[in-house]
Amino acid sequence: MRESCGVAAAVGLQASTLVYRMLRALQHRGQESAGVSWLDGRIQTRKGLGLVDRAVNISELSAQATHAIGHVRYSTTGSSTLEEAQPMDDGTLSLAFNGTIANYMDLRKELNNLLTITDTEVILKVVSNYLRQGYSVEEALIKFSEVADGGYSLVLLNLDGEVAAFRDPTGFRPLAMGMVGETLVIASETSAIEQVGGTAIRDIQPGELLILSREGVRSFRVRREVHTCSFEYVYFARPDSVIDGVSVYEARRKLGELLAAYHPAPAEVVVPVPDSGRPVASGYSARSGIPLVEGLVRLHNSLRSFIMPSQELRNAVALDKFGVVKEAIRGKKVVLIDDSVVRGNTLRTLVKRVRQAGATEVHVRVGSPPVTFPCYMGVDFPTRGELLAASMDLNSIANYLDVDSLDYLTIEEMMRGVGRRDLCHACFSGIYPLKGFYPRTHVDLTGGRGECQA
Ligand SMILES: O=P(O)(O)OC[C@H]1O[C@H](OP(=O)(O)OP(=O)(O)O)[C@H](O)[C@@H]1O
Ligand SMILES: NC(=O)CC[C@H](N)C(=O)O
Ligand code: SF4
Ligand SMILES: [Mg+2]
Repeated sequence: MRESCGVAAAVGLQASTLVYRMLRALQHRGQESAGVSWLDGRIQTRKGLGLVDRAVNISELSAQATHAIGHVRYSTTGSSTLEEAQPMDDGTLSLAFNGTIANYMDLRKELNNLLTITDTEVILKVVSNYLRQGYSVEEALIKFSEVADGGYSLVLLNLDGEVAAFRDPTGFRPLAMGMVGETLVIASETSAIEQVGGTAIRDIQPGELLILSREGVRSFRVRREVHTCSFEYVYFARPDSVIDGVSVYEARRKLGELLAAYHPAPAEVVVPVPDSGRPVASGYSARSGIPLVEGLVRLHNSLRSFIMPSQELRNAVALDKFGVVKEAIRGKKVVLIDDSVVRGNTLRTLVKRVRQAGATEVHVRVGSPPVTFPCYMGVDFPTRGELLAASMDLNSIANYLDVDSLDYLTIEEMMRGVGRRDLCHACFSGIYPLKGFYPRTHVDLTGGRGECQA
């Protein structure tokens, strides 16, 4: 699956280099393209394909600019081209956006001269149309929130030296604010702020819009109904991030503890599937008393398989991503712990290799419920057809993965593990906290990329 993008912004000294460094710390949220925009009388944008280091040449960034925003992308709409990379800038505004606008195809019908098929360009046009009609940035963004459905955490830079940061009223995606010295910063995750030597001050609240300028910060609120993405806790976010006061690491540990308590496995060793499965496995081991062994090694230069833009690439990454420590596994009954199973690419590959390494039994326990429904709020499982659990029951999946036993957490257990009840669980339950009704129509948000059919 593909993860949610990452956004960052800074107002103050070294704004563009701080944004660049925060993007590197958010690389796990998007690995297709990256970019930085800053203000130096006009809006300048540098972006490219690939990881941050490759996409943006740090020596081209302005050392003087005091206003900057940036983005790492994994596409949920459109495709993986340079034109669709972010930030998207029209000369007066630059936008970096994490999420998906579920009704963007409808909004698109009202707009002219679009150059891409992304939801991002639709946001940019809608907001700049409101600005042209004389609305202020805050009014334009609040009006946008009234017509938009879906999940969005976004940052926006304008020519007046204002940076807006907006977390949608449902709070699907995280967004935090902090300080690095005297510079105000915004990032998708608290860990990115801390990574660059800053202090994460607080989450931007669901439905909260901040306008940052040299004069300080203004905050506006729109009516909210919170359903933060449970998948951020399960897989997406870094374990050293804290979202809405809940530590991602502690949530994953607890998911593992509940998995051990309610879904035990007759194993002699617990083997984490790196990377995101690791805290879950450590919780599982602690609760079950079964020792944890690092039987799988994740290659240092590997990418995240879920966030690759095609099935071919996802498979290739899953195949090349791991080494197997035979000495830790040989002759043992193994329980593999992963945070999630989406298409089954990772586990199908790994079960085979763990058996080849001499495991006598291979059990699998998963720190989330079966993913059975598409997401329209910023994570790329756009159609049911590609989701393993959408068409197979537990036994069929166990056969497909060739495991001795398989089990998942329930939705109730997942919410207990995270310690929040105000979570979105639509991809597990089919209950969508959206204004409109998209699921049954299986709208194709890939804009015809066509790799996955409902
Ligand atoms: O069932 P699948 O379709 O294979 O998808 C699920 C896998 O993808 C994710 O890992 P990913 O490789 O993206 O990143 P990670 O290294 O952070 O775990 C997730 O942690 C699972 O391991
Ligand atoms: N993962 C994301 O947040 C994607 C942002 C936006 N929908 C895009 O496709 O570029
Ligand atoms: S459907 Fe799943 S991935 Fe999408 S926002 Fe809800 S919990 Fe997150
Ligand atoms: Mg993984």
